[in-house]
Amino acid sequence: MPFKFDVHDRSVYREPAPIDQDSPFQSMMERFDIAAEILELNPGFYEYLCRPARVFMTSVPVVMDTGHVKVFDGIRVIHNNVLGPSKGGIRYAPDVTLSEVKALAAWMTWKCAVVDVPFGGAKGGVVCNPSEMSPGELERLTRRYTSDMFNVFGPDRDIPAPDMNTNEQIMAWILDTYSMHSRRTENAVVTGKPVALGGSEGRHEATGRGVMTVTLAALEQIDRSPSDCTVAVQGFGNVGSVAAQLLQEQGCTVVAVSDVTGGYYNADGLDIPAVQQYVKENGGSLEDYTEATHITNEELLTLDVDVLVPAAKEDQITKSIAEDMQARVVVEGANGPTVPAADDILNEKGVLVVPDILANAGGVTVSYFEWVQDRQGYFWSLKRVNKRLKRTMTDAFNRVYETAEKHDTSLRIGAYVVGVSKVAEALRLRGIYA
Ligand SMILES: NC(=O)C1=CN([C@@H]2O[C@H](COP(=O)(O)OP(=O)(O)OC[C@H]3O[C@@H](n4cnc5c(N)ncnc54)[C@H](O)[C@@H]3O)[C@@H](O)[C@H]2O)C=CC1
Ligand SMILES: O=C(O)CCC(=O)C(=O)O
Repeated sequence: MPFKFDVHDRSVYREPAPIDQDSPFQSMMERFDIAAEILELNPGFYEYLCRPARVFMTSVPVVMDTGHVKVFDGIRVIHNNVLGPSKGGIRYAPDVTLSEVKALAAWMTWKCAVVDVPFGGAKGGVVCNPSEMSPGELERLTRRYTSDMFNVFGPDRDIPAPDMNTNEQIMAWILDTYSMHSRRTENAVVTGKPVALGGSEGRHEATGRGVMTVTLAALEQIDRSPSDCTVAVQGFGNVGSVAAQLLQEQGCTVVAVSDVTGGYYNADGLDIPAVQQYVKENGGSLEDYTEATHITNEELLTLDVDVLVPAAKEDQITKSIAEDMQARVVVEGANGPTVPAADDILNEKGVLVVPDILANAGGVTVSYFEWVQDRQGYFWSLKRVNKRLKRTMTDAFNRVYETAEKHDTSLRIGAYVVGVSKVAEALRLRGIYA
C-alpha cells in the first residue's frame, strides 16, 4: 500500500540519525524539514537524505619543512550521489569540523539539483592553517590527502573543486597525484584547475559572476536599477572580490568590503580593481587599506545598503545581526551565512534573501561545464561559458521564484523545495525506498 504522509504526525519520521545540535548541519536540517513537509516527502527518502551517504576520515602525515612529521585530519563527506557523481569543494581551515563538512556536502546536493546539474553533493575539509604553511608543506599535504582519497575521488565517482583557502594550484596537485596513481592523465577528476591543465575559461570568476546574475534578477523583481544601489560585500576572496567587481561593473556603488582583518567603508564607493590590486600586493589581505574607513565585520553586515553579499563563511547573520540589518536584498555568496533564527526576522522585515544553494551555484555550474569539456577533450570560449552560465542561473532563479510564490514561502524554502523534489524524484525512479 502506498505510504500516506500526514503533515501533522511527526512520528512518521523515524528518529533521524546523527544530527548535530547548533551546527551548520542542524541549520541545513531545519530548512530541509520545512521543504520535506511541503513536499510530503516519503519518510524513507527523508531518512536517507538527512544523513550523508558516506563519510571518509583520514590522518594525513606530512613532513614539515623543519623535518618533523605533523599529522592533519582529512575529511570527505559524500552526502548523496543519486543524480550523478558527487561534487563539491575542499576547504582548508584550522576550524573545519565534520559537522560543517556534512552540512556543506548536503548543500551541494540541493545546489546541484537547483541548477539542474547532473551531480550529487560532497565536500572535503582538511584541518590545517594554510597561512602558516609553506607552499611545499601545502603541496605534500594535498598530495597525501589525495592519495588517501584515491578510492573515493574519480571522474565518475566524486569530483573535488576549490573552496575556502584552496585554489587552482591545489587542484593541479590533486590532478597530478590522482593521475600518477591511475597511470594516465585524468583531468576530469577535479575542477577549478588551471586552464593549461584542462580547466575551464571562466571557472575562477564563475561563483562571483553567478552572484552578480542573481543580484540583478532580484533587483528586477523589486523594480530597482543597479545604478541606484549601494552594495556591501563580506569576504574578499574568490567569491566576494569577483562579485564586488562585477556588481560595480553593472553600475552598483560598492561602499564596503571586508576580510578576516575587518571591514573597509567608503560612502562614495570603493574602486574595486584598485582594492583587488592592493590585496594582491599585500599578501592576500585588506589590512591597512587606506582609501576607506575601518569598520568591523558586524558593522558591515548592518550598514544601510541596498544589497548585502555575505561571501565569507557560515553563521555570520545571527538573530541579533538580522534585527539590526538594513539591507533590502541579501545575496548569499557564502554557504550557510544565515542562521535559521535569522530567516524569520529577515522575512518579517521584507528582506529578499537569495539563498546560498541558488546564489553561489555559479561555481559548480561552470565546474560541470569544465567536467564536460574535459570528457569531450574539446574546450569552449569564455563567451560560450559565460552565456551558458547566465542562462543556467537565470533559469534557476525563475524556477525558485515561481516555486516560492506557489507555496507562499521564502526564496530559501522555494530553493529547497526545488532541490529536494528533484532528488526525491530521482530516488523514486531508481527504486530506492520506493
Ligand atoms: N570558491 C567557490 O567557487 C565557491 C565558494 N563558495 C563559498 O563562498 C565562501 C567564500 O569562499 P571563497 O571565496 O572561495 O574563499 P576564499 O578563501 O577565497 O576567501 C574567503 C574570504 O573570506 C574572508 N573571511 C574568512 N573569515 C571571515 C570572517 N570571519 N569575517 C569576514 N571575512 C572572513 C577571508 O579573509 C577571505 O577574504 C565560502 O562559504 C565558500 O564555501 C560557494 C560556492 C563556490
Ligand atoms: O565547483 C564545485 O564543484 C563546487 C564548489 C563548491 O564547493 C560550492 O559550491 O560550495
